[in-house]
Amino acid sequence: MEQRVDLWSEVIKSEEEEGGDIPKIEAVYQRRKKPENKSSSEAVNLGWLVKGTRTSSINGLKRDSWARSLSTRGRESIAVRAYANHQPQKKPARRKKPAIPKGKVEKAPDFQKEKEYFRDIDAFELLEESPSPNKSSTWTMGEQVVPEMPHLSTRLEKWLISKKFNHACGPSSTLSKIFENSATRQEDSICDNESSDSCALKTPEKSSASNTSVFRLIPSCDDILAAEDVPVRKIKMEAIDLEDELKQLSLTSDPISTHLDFDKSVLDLLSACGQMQPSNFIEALSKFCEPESIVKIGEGTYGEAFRTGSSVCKIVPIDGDFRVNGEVQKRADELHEEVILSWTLNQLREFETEAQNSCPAFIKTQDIKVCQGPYDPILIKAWEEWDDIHGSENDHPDFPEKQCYVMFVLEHGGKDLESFVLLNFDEARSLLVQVTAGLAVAEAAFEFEHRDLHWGNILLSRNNSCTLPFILEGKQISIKTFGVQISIIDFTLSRINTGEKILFLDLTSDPYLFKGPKGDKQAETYRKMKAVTEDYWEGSFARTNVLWLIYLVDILLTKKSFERSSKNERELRSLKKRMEKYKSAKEAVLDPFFADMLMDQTS
Ligand SMILES: Nc1ncnc2c1ncn2[C@@H]1O[C@H](COP(=O)(O)OP(=O)(O)OP(=O)(O)O)[C@@H](O)[C@H]1O
Repeated sequence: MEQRVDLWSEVIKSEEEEGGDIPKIEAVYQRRKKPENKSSSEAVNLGWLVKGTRTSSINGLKRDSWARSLSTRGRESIAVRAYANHQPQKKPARRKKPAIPKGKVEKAPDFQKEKEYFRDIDAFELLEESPSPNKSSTWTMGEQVVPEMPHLSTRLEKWLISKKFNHACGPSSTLSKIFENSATRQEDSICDNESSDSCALKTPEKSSASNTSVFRLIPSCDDILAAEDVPVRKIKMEAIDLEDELKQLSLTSDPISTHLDFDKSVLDLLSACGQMQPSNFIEALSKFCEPESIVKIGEGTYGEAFRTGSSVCKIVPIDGDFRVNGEVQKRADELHEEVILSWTLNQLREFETEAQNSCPAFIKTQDIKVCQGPYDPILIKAWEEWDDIHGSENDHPDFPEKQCYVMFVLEHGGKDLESFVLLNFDEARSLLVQVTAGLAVAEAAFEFEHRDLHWGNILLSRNNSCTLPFILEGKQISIKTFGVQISIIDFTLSRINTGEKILFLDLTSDPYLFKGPKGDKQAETYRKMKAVTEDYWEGSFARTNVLWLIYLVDILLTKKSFERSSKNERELRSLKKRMEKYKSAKEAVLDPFFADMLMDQTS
């Protein structure tokens, strides 16, 4: 073992001399034209519920709802380019070599040392100690399936193991270069062999992953996209968490699974989360707080929400073949889309100088991880304590060894509108203006429609802020908060155009959603959405956002009590009336009701 560590010291020393770094992942993708043609899409079978309107399931478990029993639904996506144009796609151009920055001389890489090292280290039979793949398989990245590169993952694992013994060492850029080099040899053939569709289907997350040094196994096709004359947006992703990977590659314990155990959809999901394999639950959670301090704070049909320090971890079991809370578990590919959606919305929080659309209205996603294993006893304890006080509607979390989950690490957004106590009319109108402006910004940026903005999906918290910055189509605005800040959560039903894909949930085959009680504001809103979209859920209908704004005004008038005058109530009622004619949140935000809460910063 000593000898191996020494060998690695040599490799790393040579890297240090070269001054290598793991580059930060920065994916680039582009916005394209709005789709023109209708496209039929297949509904995928999955049961679901809406918070506050819970369903009695086939299993007859704890949840109930207005009439919603298990029904079919599935998240859908359409590649924007393919959607807009059904013509056969042109072959993508070959990936060009990036220009060498001025003032820098490109050195021809010399991997002789590393090659010798790998020859040596192979002789050490390290395979027996490391969880390396031992059969041929495929390695996937994004939509593409890349034949496994000989010895590559073995080497990566060896490298990670070596890192484990050399904590002080920096990242191996040389090793990364070997991977990139190997990948480059495959790039041309991949880009040649794949239709341009596969590039068009590349998601922001996938492209970000393809930009990491460790994951750079296939071409990102960024060059091809960048060549087109359309605005470019960027998604920043965290680099692959090497510490996590090291923990997974323990020499003393058997890892739960290697990537060979997973199908493509899970590998895509892992890739979007910057992982090579699922994390251990408690290790992932302990990054955010002392595990003993974890407290459950809420639950949905699919997710259990725990407070972990200043963050909230929403844990969603996936891909299991048994029901949870009476529902079929979500599939990895569905969650993959929610991951993309979350990261896409996160971009709105970037207030760069050239930003055209920004706002803090959507909950900040801090991290997303795939985990595996049964619920940790600490989580079970937190779950049971919450159950004792609130009486959970969910099943006790008993999961098998192989169970996978997606863990969304979110900013703590406060309490939902249902339970938040609004003090006065100013707080109520600040809530309205923030939601309206937030939706307007997301509409402008991504044709976003939330489609499920009931009072459980708007969180509120109090802080000392007076105003919040928004940018709508290049215009900088300050919005009065009266000390209350909102965060919109739960994008399960949302529709978004990421610029490469349209992500939406096809509600056509979910008849029960539209069968809620007559007169119930939430149920009526789903029915109004159906009328507006005519069941063409992939289409862009910003009016659905206005329907939820009208619902929100109704809720404030009928379900929330706060200090208000009859003049205030009249103002709310006339706002509601005027909203009937708006086609989008972008139009609604110009309503005179909001005028004195929006301060134009550009004039
Ligand atoms: N970022 C957050 N900050 C504070 N609380 C949160 C946060 N995210 C979720 N919660 C709490 O957890 C609950 C469940 O979250 P969420 O609605 O996202 O789950 P879900 O399973 O998607 O729900 P649904 O049943 O609507 O599909 C919320 O109602 C809220 O109380």
